[in-house]
Amino acid sequence: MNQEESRIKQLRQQLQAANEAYYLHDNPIMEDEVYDRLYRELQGLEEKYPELITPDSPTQRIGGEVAEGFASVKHQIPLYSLENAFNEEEFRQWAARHQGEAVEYVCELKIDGNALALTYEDGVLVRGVTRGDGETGEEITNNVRTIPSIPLRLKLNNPPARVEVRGEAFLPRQTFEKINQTRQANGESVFANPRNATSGTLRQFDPKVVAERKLDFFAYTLYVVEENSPWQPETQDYSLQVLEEMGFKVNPHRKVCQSLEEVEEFFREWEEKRNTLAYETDGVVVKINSYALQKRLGFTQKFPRWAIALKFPAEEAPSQIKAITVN
Ligand SMILES: NC(=O)c1c(N)nc(OC2CCCC2)nc1O[C@@H]1CCC[C@@H]1O
Repeated sequence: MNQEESRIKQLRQQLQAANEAYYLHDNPIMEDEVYDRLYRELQGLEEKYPELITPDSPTQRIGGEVAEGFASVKHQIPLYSLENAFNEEEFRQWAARHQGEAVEYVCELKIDGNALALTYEDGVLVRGVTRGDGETGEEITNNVRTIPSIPLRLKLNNPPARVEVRGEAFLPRQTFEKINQTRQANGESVFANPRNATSGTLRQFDPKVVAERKLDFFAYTLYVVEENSPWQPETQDYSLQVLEEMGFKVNPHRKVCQSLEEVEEFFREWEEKRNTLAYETDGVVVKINSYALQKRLGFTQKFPRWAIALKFPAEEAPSQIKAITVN
């Protein structure tokens, strides 16, 4: 490998480490101007040696041309939606369907964003698709590549041949407010909430616009397609750990619960604390931890039997006009 090639490799590693520290761990390790200088040096070397450009180079995030439209893609594995429980009784009824007590659960915050399906082949991101109707979504790979917390390459030395990752794309509240301020200043319509802003951004035809919005992403489902891979997870909790090892951002506020009481305690804790988070949540997702038991329980027409969303009570929408009682 000649001197330029090793310099290119070194720059990619430095820039990737800086991206991860900043976007995944919110803990910058490099001044912006240093990052920009290294980034420009890498761009210069890649212009000089285009044959050395790889799809996972940090310079390849803001890709191609403006799209004309998005192709429809059928999901290999559907993106299921969740049955909802609006109170403790409905939760207990759900739990009773699988002998509620003798089961280990994983509680995750339910991020109020847009679900995405990502496909990695030999560790490299090859496709990003919106949830759509759960069976078929829109192929938005160029837009997905601009999301800094989505790795272009898995951080594994010997990645499985094929990995499917699902998670929630979202906009932190502050980012959402800034986007609306800009739109208002430009005389454009404002987005109603972060979820709508996320959906509108993901379906932008111009990746440069998506890149400016700085979407974020929490991964929550890992499918390792080949059966006997050493990475094959057997529980949801282990999947979340592997997703972190692979270089994804995984929500830290999760808990393995040994009882329904522990689940309810987690729910009450986050019903209280949710407004301290930098992003919107609309509940807690409770999943049976064991994949063997998930497999045995299977799915109804619409939902997995092994998961449920405990919804937070809808907050008083500030815009709601209070009912005026005239006595
Ligand atoms: N929004 C979320 O944070 C979330 C989550 N933490 N975990 C899951 O698990 C999937 C897997 C089985 C059924 C749903 N789904 C989530 O969101 C779903 C995606 C589509 C509809 C819901 O928003």
